[in-house]
Amino acid sequence: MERLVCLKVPFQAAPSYSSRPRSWIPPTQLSAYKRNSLSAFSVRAQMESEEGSAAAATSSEPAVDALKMKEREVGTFQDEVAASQGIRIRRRPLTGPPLHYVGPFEFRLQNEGNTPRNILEEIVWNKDVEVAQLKERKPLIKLKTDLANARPARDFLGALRAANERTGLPGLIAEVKKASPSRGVLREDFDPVEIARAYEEGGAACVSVLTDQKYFKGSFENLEAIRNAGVKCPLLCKEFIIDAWQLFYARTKGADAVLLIAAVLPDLDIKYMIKICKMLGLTALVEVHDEIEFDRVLGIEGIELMGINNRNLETFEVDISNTKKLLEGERGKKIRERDIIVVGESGLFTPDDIAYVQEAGVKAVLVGESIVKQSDPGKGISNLFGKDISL
Ligand SMILES: O=P(O)(O)OC[C@@H](O)[C@@H](O)c1c[nH]c2ccccc12
Repeated sequence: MERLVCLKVPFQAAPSYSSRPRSWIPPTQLSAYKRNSLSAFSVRAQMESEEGSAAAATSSEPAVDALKMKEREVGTFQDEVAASQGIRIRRRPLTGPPLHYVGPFEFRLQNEGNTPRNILEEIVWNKDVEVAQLKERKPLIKLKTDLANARPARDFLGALRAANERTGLPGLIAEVKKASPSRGVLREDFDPVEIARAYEEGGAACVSVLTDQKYFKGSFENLEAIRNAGVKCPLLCKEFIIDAWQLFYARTKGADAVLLIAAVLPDLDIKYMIKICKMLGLTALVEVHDEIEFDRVLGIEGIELMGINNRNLETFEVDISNTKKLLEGERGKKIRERDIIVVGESGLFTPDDIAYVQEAGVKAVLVGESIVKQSDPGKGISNLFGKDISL
């Protein structure tokens, strides 16, 4: 539990941050710093503990302005780090559009800054607000108490390997998915526990549960309910993770694995989150969509499970040849050398699709739409594989 201290460091270190060179703070800590010092309330709290409440009461406004300015700079810097790694998704600006200072003039670039440029960016910006609110209700210290009572995590990776060996087919991560921004509502009569049970009986190795409410009509209650209903398959918390706090939260809600999206997270955040996952017993499924993300993730030590999403989360285009393309040649060779399990994700509907991604080199698949839509999702699994894989 010693590592938990990392999460507190930015908050404690914040007052002296401004005297340090910008490059000193890793992006993860910047983001934690940024979020921890979000509200004027917490800014004031820092000042009070630093300077005493009387001094804070008299000098709060200029100091708050200065901190807001610094936060804006920090946010911009964080996006710069991300952009240098080819990440297009920007984090939500703290307070409206950033101002650009040029000499004595101050102006705002049209539509740059506070308008999300695509759906993934919109989801992530929304998540930023959501997580900040959840964190206020359940600070890490409370989560740690819940964590002590949580049942141990199950072996997600082991379940996928075992299924692959047992059936000779890719291990199935079956997704409990009510809706998506690209497909709308997939199933009206949606009982998450019943669906998860049908998946398990139908031979799924693991179950993925969407927890994002706003865009996917999912919830953490669904995750908890499935876990408490006695479903034995390890559970993936399908969430947009942008803050290490969410890893703790997911674990307390019964997750055995979490999704980390490389299109959203800079390398240092992925590394840091993988360490926390290991500490919590969570398996990290690190998702990529293109060559740049693939190569970035391959450069990270300790990767065991990588997902190749056939859906572009910025445009929603689906193309299952993406899995094949990314696993060809040197990249596929490296995956085999490092014994990384690759999951083919999205857009898989038929036994031919499964055979195609298996041929490309995946040992697991993540499937939602094609099976969740069937009146009997267990039967949906045998249709997908062309045979009963529960035996
Ligand atoms: O319903 P499909 O096309 O079978 O896709 C499932 C899964 O791959 C998809 O839900 C998914 C993959 N990565 C994601 C990241 C966020 C949200 C959703 C996803």
